[in-house]
Amino acid sequence: MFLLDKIKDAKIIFVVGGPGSGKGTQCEKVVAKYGYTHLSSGDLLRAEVASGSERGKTLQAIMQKGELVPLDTVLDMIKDAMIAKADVSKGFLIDGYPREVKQGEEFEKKIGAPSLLLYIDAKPETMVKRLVKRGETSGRADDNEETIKKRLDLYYKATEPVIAFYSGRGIVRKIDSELPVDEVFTHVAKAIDDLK
Ligand SMILES: Nc1ncnc2c1ncn2[C@@H]1O[C@H](COP(=O)(O)OP(=O)(O)O)[C@@H](O)[C@H]1O
Ligand SMILES: Nc1ncnc2c1ncn2[C@H]1C[C@H](O)[C@@H](COP(=O)(O)OP(=O)(O)O)O1
Ligand SMILES: [Mg+2]
Repeated sequence: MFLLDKIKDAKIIFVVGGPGSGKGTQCEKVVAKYGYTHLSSGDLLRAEVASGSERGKTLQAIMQKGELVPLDTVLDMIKDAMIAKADVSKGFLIDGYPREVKQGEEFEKKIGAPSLLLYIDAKPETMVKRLVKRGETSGRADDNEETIKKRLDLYYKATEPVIAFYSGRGIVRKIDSELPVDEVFTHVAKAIDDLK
């Protein structure tokens, strides 16, 4: 069996939401409860930056400005990471991807279709507040007020259309991420349970 055929048996969940909306926080809890594989595009890119490679240096410059890295780079990283887990994973949480409709289309051509899109929704004021706070300890080059504003703008411009695109398919579950973490998770878990 080809590796990509194995991935076809696993559930694919896109986790989409603005910067600081709580995607990573909820994904961690899904991993703990369901044992799904969590792949954050941002984490994969930051790992490449941390490796000190030439490619990492180019990526770092883009991310520091709050811009999107080239589609092929991030899709290849996600695909490789999925293949590495294909044997053991019954489900994949794809966190931070797609960031634009084109990314979703390419993912489906190369990997497969999502069964669910978790739309982690918080108000812009809430996201800014959380990111400024996260910036006190995250060490992330993009958790500063100037870059946060650019990331938010780009989210509304490029990423929100992704939600409309998948709404047409009936796979979007909107999650109110203004609530306390555990309450948000109750709704996330319900969306996943409804998949079965
Ligand atoms: N429901 C919530 N209520 C309060 N704070 C939250 C909530 N969800 C996440 N946070 C905090 O907000 C910040 C951003 O969350 P994170 O999961 O890193 O977001 P994302 O991955 O979407 O950028 C973190 O510091 C996290 O602890
Ligand atoms: N799917 C994707 N396409 C292009 N660039 C991406 C990407 N996912 C992440 N990046 C780059 C640009 C983002 O500003 C940066 C950080 O991403 P992230 O960790 O998902 O941040 P956040 O969820 O806090 O916005 O990495
Ligand atoms: Mg994150």
